[in-house]
Amino acid sequence: MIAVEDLAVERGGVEVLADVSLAVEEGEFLALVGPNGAGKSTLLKAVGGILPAAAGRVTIDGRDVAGMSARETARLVASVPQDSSFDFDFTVREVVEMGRTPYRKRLRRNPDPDGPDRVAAALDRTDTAGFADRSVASLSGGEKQRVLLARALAQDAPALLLDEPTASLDINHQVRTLDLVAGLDETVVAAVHDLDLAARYCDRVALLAGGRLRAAGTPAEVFTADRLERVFGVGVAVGENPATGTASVTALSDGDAGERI
Ligand SMILES: Nc1ncnc2c1ncn2[C@@H]1O[C@H](COP(=O)(O)OP(=O)(O)OP(=O)(O)O)[C@@H](O)[C@H]1O
Repeated sequence: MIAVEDLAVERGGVEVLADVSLAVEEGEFLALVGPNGAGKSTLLKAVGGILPAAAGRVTIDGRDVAGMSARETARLVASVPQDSSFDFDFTVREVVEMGRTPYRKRLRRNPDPDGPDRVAAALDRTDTAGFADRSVASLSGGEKQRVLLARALAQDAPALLLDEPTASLDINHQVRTLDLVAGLDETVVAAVHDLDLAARYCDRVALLAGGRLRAAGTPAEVFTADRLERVFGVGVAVGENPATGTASVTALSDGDAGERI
């Protein structure tokens, strides 16, 4: 379980997140939504122990992330950042194997007996096994994103933090990835821009704007046209996707004459 209590985070000397309190239950899939610059990535980094809290605290399974070593944190939480570049020319398999680093003991003969199975399963589940021996540098943006998810899955941590996990994915891999993530036993927090996908796949959503939490609840509770218009500063129509039965959110441009539901 992830608990965020009265959290404030500063970046470049500016408070970019303030008074955020949020609890994510074990096994829950929570989406962080909100406009550009709202603080979604900042919150993910604070939960993952990458950015320190200026006030308040984050605990995972009751343990404060502030006091943990990198190795301890990596066993509790796996992060997929928004943009990753690789400085060296690793193969896909080598990158996924890096997810096992927190379990390797350097002086043991068989340092990580579960590693090969975990890596193979992660490659398989993310549809990346077919290019496991290729260099990551040669992959497309969406392929690379799936490899980073595979690395996080191989890490076998009870909590997963994903920053826009479907941003570069085609529609097939968007639903495959979210089907996979929604079916995980792990607790997942993901920054998601696509509100329709958030409504379809996530148990709850947390709406951030201006560094503050504006609403949290089920997608149906949070995604009201009034609230989304206020927060995003654009006309919004909220309807129901006829294929999935979940919320469908459309931003309206000045030229749209459509009825606001
Ligand atoms: N290193 C930094 N120094 C100063 N300000 C920063 C720094 N990094 C981020 N910020 C600011 O913090 C605020 C929150 O940024 P953050 O990246 O968390 O937003 P976000 O909700 O993830 O946005 P997006 O949807 O555009 O990815 C923004 O105003 C951003 O400009």
